[in-house]
Amino acid sequence: MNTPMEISEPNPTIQPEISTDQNGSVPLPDPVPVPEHNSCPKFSEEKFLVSVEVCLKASSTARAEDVRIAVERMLEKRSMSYVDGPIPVPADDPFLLENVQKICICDTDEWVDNHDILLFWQVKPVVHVYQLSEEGPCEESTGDGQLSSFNEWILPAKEFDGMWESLIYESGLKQRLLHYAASALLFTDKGVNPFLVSWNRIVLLHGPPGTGKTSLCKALAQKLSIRFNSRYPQCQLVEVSAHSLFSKWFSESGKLVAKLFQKIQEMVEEENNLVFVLIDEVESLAAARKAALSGSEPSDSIRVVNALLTQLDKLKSAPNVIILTTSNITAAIDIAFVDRADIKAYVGPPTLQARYEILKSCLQELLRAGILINLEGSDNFVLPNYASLKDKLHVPELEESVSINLCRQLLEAAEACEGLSGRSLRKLPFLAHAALCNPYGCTPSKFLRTMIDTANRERPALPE
Ligand SMILES: Nc1ncnc2c1ncn2[C@@H]1O[C@H](COP(=O)(O)OP(=O)(O)OP(=O)(O)O)[C@@H](O)[C@H]1O
Repeated sequence: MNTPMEISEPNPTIQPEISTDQNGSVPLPDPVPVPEHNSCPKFSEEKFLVSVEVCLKASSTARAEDVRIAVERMLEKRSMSYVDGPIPVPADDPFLLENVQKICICDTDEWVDNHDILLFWQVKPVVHVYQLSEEGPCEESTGDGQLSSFNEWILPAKEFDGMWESLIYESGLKQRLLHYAASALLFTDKGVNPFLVSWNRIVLLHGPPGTGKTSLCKALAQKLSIRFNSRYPQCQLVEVSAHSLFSKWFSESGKLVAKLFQKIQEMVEEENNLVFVLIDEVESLAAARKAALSGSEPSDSIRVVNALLTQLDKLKSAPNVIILTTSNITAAIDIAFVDRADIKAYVGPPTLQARYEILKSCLQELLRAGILINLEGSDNFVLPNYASLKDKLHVPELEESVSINLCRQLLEAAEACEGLSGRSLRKLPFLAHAALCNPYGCTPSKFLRTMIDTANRERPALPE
């Protein structure tokens, strides 16, 4: 059995097994994270490869290649700095205006410190063109009124648009996951001999409830479907609820597993198809096995768990599958399934910095939607991020602006939310709004005061 790689920050239960450099930091792979257009990363020593994602309009029928060339040309003409976020579609380019919904620069933060910016001459943009699928989930029902056993999406899906950006973690967790999955796909695609170099395509995210594990799996699948779309023009995500596989009628469960994997196998046989299988709450497999052993469940259940594990082992050998799993169990995870996972990451509750950034994004969204009224009058009012707070908060009191006062309040709110999960944090602004005496035309400052009160009041019992 391979030794799993722990790619999260150290946590009390599982020690990282990845090597560190002399400074004790985890070395990142060489700066070649993004596949080139032929899905093969190209080393560029002088320049940083920066991903530029271009989303086509739903109505567009333009060839992705033509759009890519047009965007590359547009970027070449501009002497711009590269920071994460959208850039406007040029008004003087009718072709791009007609076909492109948005252009987004991604992941520059992994190359620069928070205060630096990348200038155009330091960057080689890697343009990825994609169109969102609007089909929605295709639910597979069991036909007898029970829970469906799986959902299926065509990726990249409209539902998952913006999910990656909305998930905020410190210490580059998202980037490391993306690098590992991208490397695994590249090794497979290049036919690296697994007996000589061993790797795997099973990812396990574990941690307390509401920390965004399921969302992170879906967002990762979406990202990879965009980054690898020239190698894999079709991409699907199959979400399996481990719970629903263990139906009351265990004799049915065996059939469900067989049906599910037959379907996945068919998808995988198409070599241009990239398939993600997401299994939530894998610990329920262990629970079913344990219950069967103690005699409190029919022994059928152990057969179902074993069938599932066998099927997963079979699937593992297919080059175009990535298996994503989540578990809420943070302590000793010792189920047979987990041993199979190669990439394990602990996803914990948000730290102060992440809480600040999550609440900041909530506040910005309420300002954008006009729920809060910005007294500074600017349409593009942007609050500073956590990293630049230190400098901002040290200005003399006389020079203090409305935005600096807001930062202080936001920081206070983030401190008041210690111990809350990301899910609870994203609910807090709604609860605060409902608690306002006058919910119309509230200022951000008044809103933040209410949010701090709400956090203090609700913290012990905030629903997950
Ligand atoms: N770190 C985070 N940054 C931003 N949003 C977050 C974060 N963590 C959780 N959320 C929010 O919480 C929601 C719920 O997360 P999700 O269901 O993926 O968590 P989970 O860990 O899988 O929970 P569970 O284990 O209970 O199923 C997300 O859609 C997101 O809005």
